[in-house]
Amino acid sequence: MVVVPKPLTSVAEHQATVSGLVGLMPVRATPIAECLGLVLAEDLVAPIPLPPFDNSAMDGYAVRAADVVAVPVVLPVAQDIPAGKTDVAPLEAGTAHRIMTGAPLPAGSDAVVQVEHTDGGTDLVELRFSVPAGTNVRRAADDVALGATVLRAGRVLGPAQLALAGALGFGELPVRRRPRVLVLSTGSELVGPGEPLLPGQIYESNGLMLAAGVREAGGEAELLRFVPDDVEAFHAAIEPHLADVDLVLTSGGVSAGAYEVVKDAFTGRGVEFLKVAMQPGGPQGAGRYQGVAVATLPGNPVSAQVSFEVFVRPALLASMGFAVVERRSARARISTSITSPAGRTQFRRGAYDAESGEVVTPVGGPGSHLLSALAIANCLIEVPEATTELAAGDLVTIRYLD
Ligand SMILES: Nc1nc2c(c(=O)[nH]1)N[C@H]1C(S)=C(S)[C@@H](COP(=O)(O)OP(=O)(O)OC[C@H]3O[C@@H](n4cnc5c(N)ncnc54)[C@H](O)[C@@H]3O)O[C@H]1N2
Ligand code: MOO
Repeated sequence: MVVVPKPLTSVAEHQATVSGLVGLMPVRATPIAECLGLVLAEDLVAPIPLPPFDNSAMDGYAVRAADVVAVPVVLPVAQDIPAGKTDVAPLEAGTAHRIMTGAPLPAGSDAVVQVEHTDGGTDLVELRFSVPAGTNVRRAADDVALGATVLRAGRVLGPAQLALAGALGFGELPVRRRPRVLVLSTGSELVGPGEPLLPGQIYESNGLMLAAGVREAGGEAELLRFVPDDVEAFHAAIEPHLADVDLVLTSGGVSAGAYEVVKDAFTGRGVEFLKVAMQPGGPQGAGRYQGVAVATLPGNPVSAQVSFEVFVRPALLASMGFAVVERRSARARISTSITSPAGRTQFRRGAYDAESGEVVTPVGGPGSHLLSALAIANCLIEVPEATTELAAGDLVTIRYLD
């Protein structure tokens, strides 16, 4: 019998598959303190102007500019106006009100003399400098007009955007919620920290890495690190979580071995297993199990992390409404020659320093078990499918990992 190998799936095609499976998260009115890093789902319209009222830009004395033309001049201090005072009496001609930064300007005043330009008096004050009308006054709405669109849908909410929304009085914001991801590790060889390492065993690391990657991308991760290598036990472990998650993300157990629990548990149940034209990260799986999106990543640690970067991270970001889902990239000159398998996009780990002449240096070899090289790399070097050799000095695309 002649076995005709299935053609490899392109990186772009599998990216589209995983993103399509995860889809878009629903929009929720979310407490503003929980919105950092999320994407605004609707335009934000100002329900009040900013500042909401005319107020003082300085600690000093609210006056009529016309009363301080000839200086020095002594005026009675008729009122004290700390910030937050809500019942401010109008200013009578020929008087001053002591006023603090941010406090409402009394009706009738049109300027503030800063305290340093006075004797600081509390009953009477000597004003030593004249001020034109408008001096040290922050006018209502000079920042934001009532009804203005201050942030557009699609804007990522950072500290400044949250401050603006908070200043406008919003308690909740419409954002797409964080995707919830169940991260699973399988493998009889895996043990936890603190346990003795018997011959043939290794400490579990992929689950930690992938859960951290999910959280770094803005998602929520639930981590099951030691799911048994047994189909029934695997189903029993994930069953209670399926109603609460948007994606089941596994690593390991998908290649050609005799004990491939992930493959066995999902085959014929909505998940397709395939080979993608990339290295590392060739063996992939994707589909829906009981209605929930599933992405199965290969078990070698570097393969799992590169697969996460290329397929899962963009899908999670897209699901939250990010317009830009790719990492920053740059062109760089590679410092040494490397080879790459024909017909596969190779992602090598690199150290890139833009300040030292835009040179990228491969760290570690191509082996997908080389976790220490991954841990010190700051980028992936992307070698296109058609390229099998690069000479020192050749231009390559790098994708930042931070
Ligand atoms: N005959 C073939 N063998 C392999 C092929 C192939 O095409 N034919 N593909 C190779 C490639 S490429 C990869 S990648 C791996 C993928 O294998 P699996 O996804 O089935 O992963 P495992 O066999 O379960 O594990 C691979 C490797 O990674 C370690 N591992 C797994 N999970 C964890 C974890 N949670 N923490 C730390 N390390 C983990 C595991 O111990 C193995 O060393 O298959 C190749 N083989
Ligand atoms: O594709 Mo495997 O993911 O090279 O190590």
